[in-house]
Amino acid sequence: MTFLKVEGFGKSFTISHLNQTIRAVEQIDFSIDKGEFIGITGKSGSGKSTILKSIYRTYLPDEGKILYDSEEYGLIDLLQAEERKILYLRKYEIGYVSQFLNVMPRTTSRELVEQSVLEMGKPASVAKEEAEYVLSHFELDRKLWDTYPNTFSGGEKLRLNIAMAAVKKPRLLLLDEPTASLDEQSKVKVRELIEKLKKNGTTLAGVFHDIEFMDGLCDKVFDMKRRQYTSEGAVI
Ligand SMILES: Nc1ncnc2c1ncn2[C@@H]1O[C@H](COP(=O)(O)OP(=O)(O)OP(=O)(O)O)[C@@H](O)[C@H]1O
Repeated sequence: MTFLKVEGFGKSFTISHLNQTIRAVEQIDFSIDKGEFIGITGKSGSGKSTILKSIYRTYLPDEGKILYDSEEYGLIDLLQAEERKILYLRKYEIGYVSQFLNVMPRTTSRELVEQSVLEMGKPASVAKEEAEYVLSHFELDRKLWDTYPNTFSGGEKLRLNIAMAAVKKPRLLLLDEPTASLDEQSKVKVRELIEKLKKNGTTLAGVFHDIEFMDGLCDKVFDMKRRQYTSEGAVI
């Protein structure tokens, strides 16, 4: 059964100071089955991030539907859903990770990960245990656990970002270039975690410039240029 279906999707951006409209993406159709991991490839500016941000509803597209089979709401069009439903889905069902860390100031990395668990209604003892597990898994240095992430390196921020999303074990995880500033060892950790999440039933959609990273990990690769799934997965 289809878990996520993108239908006739299109998005334009208005640049008000230039009085111009940019057609960022058009006529995109694809679907993802439950438990699949799909990669999205295409040249820079082809609209890969725009699609992920629209699924997460950071962007509101002007054409099409994004049908998602929610545990709580059943089949729901993410583009039409009420704000409160989107907030619920972000809390319990859909995660989004990019290379940028955007978090509450003066909050330690441990507290941030615990917060992700607490907002799902789990007790503090579970939050503590699960936070420590993911922070260790991503090898975030223990001395950074109780410090604020504003001074972290790019790779450290990213590992924290992934830990905050992964600890929720989301049903759908959107990965927007999450490995962009990571070294090889950290990429291996991300790969391990993706494999683990997948094994536990998480459905994933990701944008990666690193084709080697996608190799053998993605079930299908959607090519923005051809507007279809390809088996080769080459970046055009
Ligand atoms: N908030 C925005 N306001 C205006 N234009 C935008 C906005 N977000 C994206 N765009 C434009 O939409 C197009 C698609 O951008 P998007 O970031 O989705 O591409 P991408 O394929 O992810 O690119 P890259 O691989 O370089 O990250 C680009 O031309 C971009 O400039």
